[in-house]
Amino acid sequence: MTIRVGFLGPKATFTHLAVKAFFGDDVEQVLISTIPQCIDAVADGDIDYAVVPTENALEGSVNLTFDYLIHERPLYIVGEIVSPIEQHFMVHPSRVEEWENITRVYSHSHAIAQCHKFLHKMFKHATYDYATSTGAAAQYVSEHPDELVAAIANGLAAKEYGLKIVKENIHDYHYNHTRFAILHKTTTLDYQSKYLVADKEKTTLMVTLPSDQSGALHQVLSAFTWRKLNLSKIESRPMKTGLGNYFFIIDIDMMLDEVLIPGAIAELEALGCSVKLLGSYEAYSIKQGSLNYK
Ligand SMILES: O=C(O)C(=O)Cc1ccccc1
Repeated sequence: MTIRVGFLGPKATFTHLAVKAFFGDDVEQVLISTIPQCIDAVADGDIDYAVVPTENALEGSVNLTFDYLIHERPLYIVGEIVSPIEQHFMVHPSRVEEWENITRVYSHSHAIAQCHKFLHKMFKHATYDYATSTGAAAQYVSEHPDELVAAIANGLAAKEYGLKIVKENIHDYHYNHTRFAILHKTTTLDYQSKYLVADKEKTTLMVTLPSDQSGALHQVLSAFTWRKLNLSKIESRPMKTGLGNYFFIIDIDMMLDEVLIPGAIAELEALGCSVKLLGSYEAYSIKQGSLNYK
């Protein structure tokens, strides 16, 4: 039976590129227009896996993804894809001559944030509007030749929607990457990529501290430290139960084992924390320049 993989569409989003790089044409691609709808579709059994952006190297976590996953529909992270991101500035072909007079810039919030320096220098007075994805922004620009609007998106989007790239590589920093999570109802990914090789193993936990206990975070960290469990990320997110209540997302640099991570979890629970396993999985990276835009 064909595996159904849903992701943030329309065609030619960065998520679509990540899905193509990892799954090739081995799966049925299901284009979904928002991140919460991707998560719902897995939880409801309409698709087998969803691929969603989770973290941007410059801006930090994609809050919408984590918040929806944690507060609304619990799923597991069963894999991670890290992709280099190149942002281009594109307009309708009929607007090429006057691209410097654009009054409105449209894209995903992270794409706009990744190009801040360029936008500040060139389009300080433009209006910035957030689209659900870079692909959706490119599609909008192609359908509105009457407007002085530009999209920020990738090279495939320019091709797919017939736009002209008037400025290439407008992202601020050369090392611009985004992390995508593969989400599933159970803890394991039932698919072996023929296209990418895993280069890391990770376990992600969600830890809620006992309220108002001094030194609690220090104790949490020490449960990992003395076991020599290397953490690659720790991030606090609001509980949404009132100001000042937080939980932590913690990434450990190894797969769930039988001793060390269960030991750390038991120690955290003994301290009064609640701990939830968000996933234990392999991470794959897409090499710079290897994304083919065909
Ligand atoms: O909008 C897209 O193309 C996405 O897939 C989300 C995103 C946006 C900006 C950088 C990386 C991923």
